[in-house]
Amino acid sequence: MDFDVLFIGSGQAAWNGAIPMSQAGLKVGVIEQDRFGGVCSNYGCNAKIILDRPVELQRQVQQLVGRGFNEVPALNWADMMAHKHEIIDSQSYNNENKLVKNNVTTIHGTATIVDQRTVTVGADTYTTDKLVIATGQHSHRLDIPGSEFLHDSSDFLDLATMPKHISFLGGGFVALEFATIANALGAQVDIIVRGTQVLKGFYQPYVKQLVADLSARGVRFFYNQTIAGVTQDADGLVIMSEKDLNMRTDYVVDATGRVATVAGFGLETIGVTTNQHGIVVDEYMQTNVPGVYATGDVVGKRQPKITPVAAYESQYLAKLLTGQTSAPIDYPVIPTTVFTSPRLAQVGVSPAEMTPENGYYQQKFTHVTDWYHQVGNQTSGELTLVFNAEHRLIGVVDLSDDAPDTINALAPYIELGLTAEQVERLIYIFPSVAHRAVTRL
Ligand SMILES: Cc1cc2nc3c(=O)[nH]c(=O)nc-3n(C[C@H](O)[C@H](O)[C@H](O)COP(=O)(O)OP(=O)(O)OC[C@H]3O[C@@H](n4cnc5c(N)ncnc54)[C@H](O)[C@@H]3O)c2cc1C
Ligand SMILES: NC(=O)c1ccc[n+]([C@@H]2O[C@H](COP(=O)([O-])OP(=O)(O)OC[C@H]3O[C@@H](n4cnc5c(N)ncnc54)[C@H](O)[C@@H]3O)[C@@H](O)[C@H]2O)c1
Repeated sequence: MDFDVLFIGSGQAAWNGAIPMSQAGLKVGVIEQDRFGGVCSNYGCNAKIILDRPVELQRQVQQLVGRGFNEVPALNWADMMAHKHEIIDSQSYNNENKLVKNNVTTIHGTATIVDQRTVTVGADTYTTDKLVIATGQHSHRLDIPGSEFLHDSSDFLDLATMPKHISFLGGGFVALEFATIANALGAQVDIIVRGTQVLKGFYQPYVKQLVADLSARGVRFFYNQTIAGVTQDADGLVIMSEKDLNMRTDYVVDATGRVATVAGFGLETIGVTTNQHGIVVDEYMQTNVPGVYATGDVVGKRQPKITPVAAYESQYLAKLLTGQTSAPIDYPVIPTTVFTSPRLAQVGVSPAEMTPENGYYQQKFTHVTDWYHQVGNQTSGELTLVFNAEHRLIGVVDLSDDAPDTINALAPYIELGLTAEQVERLIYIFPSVAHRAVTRL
């Protein structure tokens, strides 16, 4: 055998496991057809957060005009994009180098599975004892007339100039985060959704506040619009819905989700079972084909398709395949955030899940009157804590500039179920987001 473990894909779902496996003495290979490090590193989280940073800061300065700042600094997209390239362009090399330094064999090209122990890349054939499918997801593309005029998240994250008018189809993470960025850069922004809600997985009363905030800044929301097609003429693009929408725009981002990359590289040949969300795995991340595993975004489970989950699954697999555990995977509570301004973040049980039967109760705090949020003159936002009948914290949702830090501070209380004695042992820096968050308990 060439390898003990061979990964197809080099993203978070691969390298987080590949490195510890190799460090434990296994012969490990990673095949990548694009840039090493996958979507998060090259086309997702990292690029997005670099472009978002000036937007986030501008918003914070805006809130302090007349309270220390005289004016709001203008954003310069060309410089922001240059900064993105400065950081991201070397990521693929760095990611591959990290694998190489840890004795992981890196292979460039598209993998094709021949059988459950054999993979080809071009003219080369590799054999392996265990195969891990970590091929992630790719952008969904609406099947409509004019789909050739649609762009995806990677295109947006590489825009040389910000269009004057930009329209997002879909109301999920990508649409709301990128709309926030484009709006701050002065574009006219539309969010066009099929249903009646955006950010469906998030606590809707807070989503409504977020939508009101974006609307007040000029973002237009169009609901109940199923897109019929997009046409192009000399003046630009026109989006038409099956109902009454007929909108002229300059740039359209199809943000209608991402689909698991499961086709065209031999999964069918070996009979791996998939569902509508991706590859079906058991509680050991193994597919129905013995010795073939899957991790990360490509997995057909309900867990959020985000980087920390991909990393967690990959690290679990490393422990399993190096004999450090024989237990099934056990997911902790998983926080999620949408990086809008303000941020919306949540973890654990949502206030929407409270019923008289389960005895859950909530405590709400408005940030508008809270001294800590007044430091930055945050003009909106709320925090809700959810407790169970035994007064244990089981859920948090926060809408504020600091929401991810609030959630990071409180998630351990939910996951570890800390006792009063343990909590008393913890001292947090004062003043800080974490300190403010835990004093709410
Ligand atoms: C715009 C955007 C923003 C995001 N922002 C965040 C965020 O802020 N926070 C967060 O937690 N998550 C975020 N995510 C999600 C995060 O990027 C993913 O959850 C994460 O990248 C999943 O890692 P993965 O390793 O499972 O898959 P990927 O990173 O998609 O890696 C899969 C790799 O497999 C390769 N591949 C596929 N098929 C083959 C083949 N046959 N042969 C060889 N190679 C192959 C692909 O080229 C790819 O590099 C974002 C995603 C997007 C699109
Ligand atoms: N902050 C983060 O953690 C972050 C940021 C960006 C992306 N991501 C990851 O990337 C994934 C993709 O993000 P996304 O925003 O593209 O997807 P999403 O699943 O969050 O949202 C997709 C949107 O498109 C709509 N939609 C789906 N099919 C449609 C159709 N046929 N016609 C019209 N509308 C349709 C959905 O109702 C939803 O509003 C996310 O699920 C998440 O896993 C995470």
